[in-house]
Amino acid sequence: MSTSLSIEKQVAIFAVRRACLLTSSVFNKLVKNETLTKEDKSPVTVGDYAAQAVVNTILKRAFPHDPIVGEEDADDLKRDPILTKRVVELANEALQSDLVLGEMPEWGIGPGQEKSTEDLLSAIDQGNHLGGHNGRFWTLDPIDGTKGFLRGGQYAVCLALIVDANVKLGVIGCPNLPCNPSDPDGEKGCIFVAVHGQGAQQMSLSGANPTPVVIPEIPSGSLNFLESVEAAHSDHSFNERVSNILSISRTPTRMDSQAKYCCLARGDGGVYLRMPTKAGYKEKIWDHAPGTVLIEEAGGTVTDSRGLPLNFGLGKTLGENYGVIAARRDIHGKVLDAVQQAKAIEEGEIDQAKI
Ligand SMILES: Nc1ncnc2c1ncn2[C@@H]1O[C@H](COP(=O)(O)O)[C@@H](O)[C@H]1OP(=O)(O)O
Ligand SMILES: [Mg+2]
Ligand SMILES: [Mg+2]
Ligand SMILES: [Mg+2]
Repeated sequence: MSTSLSIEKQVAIFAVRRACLLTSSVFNKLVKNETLTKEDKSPVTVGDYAAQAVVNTILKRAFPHDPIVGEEDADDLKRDPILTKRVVELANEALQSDLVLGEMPEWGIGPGQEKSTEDLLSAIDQGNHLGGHNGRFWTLDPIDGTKGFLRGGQYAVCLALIVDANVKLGVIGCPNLPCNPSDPDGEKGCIFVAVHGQGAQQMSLSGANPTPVVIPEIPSGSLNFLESVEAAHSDHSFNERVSNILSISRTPTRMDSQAKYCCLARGDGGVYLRMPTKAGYKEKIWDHAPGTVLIEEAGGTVTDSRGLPLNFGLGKTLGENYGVIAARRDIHGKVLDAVQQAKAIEEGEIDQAKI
């Protein structure tokens, strides 16, 4: 591993880019029976499986010794020969498209690199690492925000490299996100990249125009919350209470996926707040690792509601769920205080009338 992670960064960008092109093209062709429902009732589409097959194929060729913690496995898919055939078609199409400058055929990509069904199912299952505190591994969410993807909204292809529980590199591809927030109808599709200690960048899906990303100062009157569309994923009424404590009057921006972290990183919204809606759900490392390094490198802080950093060394999950708060470094403390005050009110420790 080079200390600058320049090779890892390039490979991760190319892998995420190919997966983004795949998911954008599959969306337009997706038909209803190309989606399965997982045991936890969440949806998974041929796009999720094919994107995981593509990214894992590239990672395993470029870094054969690196384990991968991926969201999906191929168990349900293997029981459905029609969906399997579709995933193989989609993954091969994405892997075999022409090489762009910097891509290497040794990564298993480019014309003529057709993979068998067995190769691709096994590539999906190579995301079976369990994570943990020691060593180096990748974590992948091939489509983060599958519900957003299905409704034509925001979703993201998310990849991170974790070394000894620290997130060293994060790449988030957002095929539906406008490149320029002040031109929402303009070009869509951008990739956000952050390397620990080296800053953050945004570039177009083609890799063009890489520009540094730094969270701008936002006057407190103009702050707003970035929150999930799904009311089951984060507690909207809690966010409203925190907004009131902070005298935030702007309505929250609701958006699926880690695109929220990307918007926060470029100042397109001021606070990411995700508090659990019910006991029992544990946040997954692939849902927060790329977003965390992006925010930290763009000048922000990410903690749970106790003010502690997220722990990426516990396995596939972040452990007991204390929520997630992300904001620019200088306002994070203020938001954390407001969250703790709102929690205390909720728990009945403070009489609301006294504050
Ligand atoms: N009860 C829940 N609480 C928090 N996050 C959840 C919950 N159920 C699913 N998720 C995850 O939230 C992520 C999307 O978040 P957002 O609401 O910010 O778009 C998905 O990765 C989804 O996981 P999954 O992929 O397993 O469905
Ligand atoms: Mg996800
Ligand atoms: Mg997913
Ligand atoms: Mg999912």
